[in-house]
Amino acid sequence: MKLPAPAKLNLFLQITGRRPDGYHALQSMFCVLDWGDTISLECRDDGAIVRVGALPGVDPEQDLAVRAARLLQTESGCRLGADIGIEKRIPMGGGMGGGSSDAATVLHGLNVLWNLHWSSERLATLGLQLGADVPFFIGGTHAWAEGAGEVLTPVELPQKVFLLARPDSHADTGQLFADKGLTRDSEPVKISDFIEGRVHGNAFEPVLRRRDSAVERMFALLSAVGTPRLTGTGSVVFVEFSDWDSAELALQALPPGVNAWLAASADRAPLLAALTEYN
Ligand SMILES: C[C@@](CO)(OP(=O)(O)O)[C@H](O)COP(=O)(O)OP(=O)(O)OC[C@H]1O[C@@H](n2ccc(N)nc2=O)[C@H](O)[C@@H]1O
Ligand SMILES: Nc1ncnc2c1ncn2[C@@H]1O[C@H](COP(=O)(O)OP(=O)(O)O)[C@@H](O)[C@H]1O
Repeated sequence: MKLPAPAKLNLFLQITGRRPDGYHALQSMFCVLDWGDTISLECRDDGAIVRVGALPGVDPEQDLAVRAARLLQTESGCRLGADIGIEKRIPMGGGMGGGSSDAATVLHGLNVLWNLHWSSERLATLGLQLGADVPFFIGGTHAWAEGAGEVLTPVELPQKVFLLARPDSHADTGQLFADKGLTRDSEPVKISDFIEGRVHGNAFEPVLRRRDSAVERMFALLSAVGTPRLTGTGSVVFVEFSDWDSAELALQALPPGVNAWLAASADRAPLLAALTEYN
């Protein structure tokens, strides 16, 4: 079985408070991209969960894809195992949700391969144990997120093309949430405030630009072609375009050596569409 694990962008992100468990309450517009990792899954009769192939920097025991498979196996009592392959494209620690998306794709895929018939809601509840973004990737569509990111309202968004650029840095999500300069008391807004263009921005942007000179330099560089924004807790920076041609022109205008590429928003949920082939 070969399935997409799409990347995401946060088109808007603000923090409205802190919950008793220390997690932050946020509001964010999550956009699914038509681009990301590819996961291959093969059923094993011996019950072992094996990551096939190397993923530099991620020990198999720490890999969210492997942990997702183990969690589902334990919670479902399934005796089958799986070989898991990951074709990695999503930059790690970029705020594009790669690890969470890999985990969500494994949960959906093994649900089919192991004949478990779990609902998406049940997979999302399980996935939340692995990371705040996993329920969004289980849902598979663009969504407005609240709570710690797991209270989701699916939304339709106009098709866009994004120029994405990766500064030479790795943002630590936990450290950024702990930064004293982070604005944590924004007034809650409605989905319509975002859709109608009344709110924009990302609470982590000023924090990361101050902490990380490579991110600050990338903002300066991309300002020449549009309005750069940060996704998640960074460090990937993106500029939005309404069509592929203008995005391509902007990409060509960047100086050589910048780690930049293009990706479009998904017009339908890539993972859910691929799963229909196997159901
Ligand atoms: C803020 C977002 C927006 O997409 O950033 P990115 O990770 O994508 O950059 C995510 O929701 C992040 O989700 P994820 O990266 O899965 O975070 P987790 O592993 O669940 O949490 C890492 C750490 O961040 C802090 N954390 C995370 C989410 C949240 N709503 N409040 C928090 O305070 C906690 O200290 C937690 O221990
Ligand atoms: N399958 C995986 N893919 C990517 N990162 C993973 C994976 N499993 C565990 N990780 C760990 O999660 C960290 C965050 O990676 P990722 O999810 O790509 O970024 P972000 O949370 O910034 O969107 C990585 O630095 C890595 O140590």
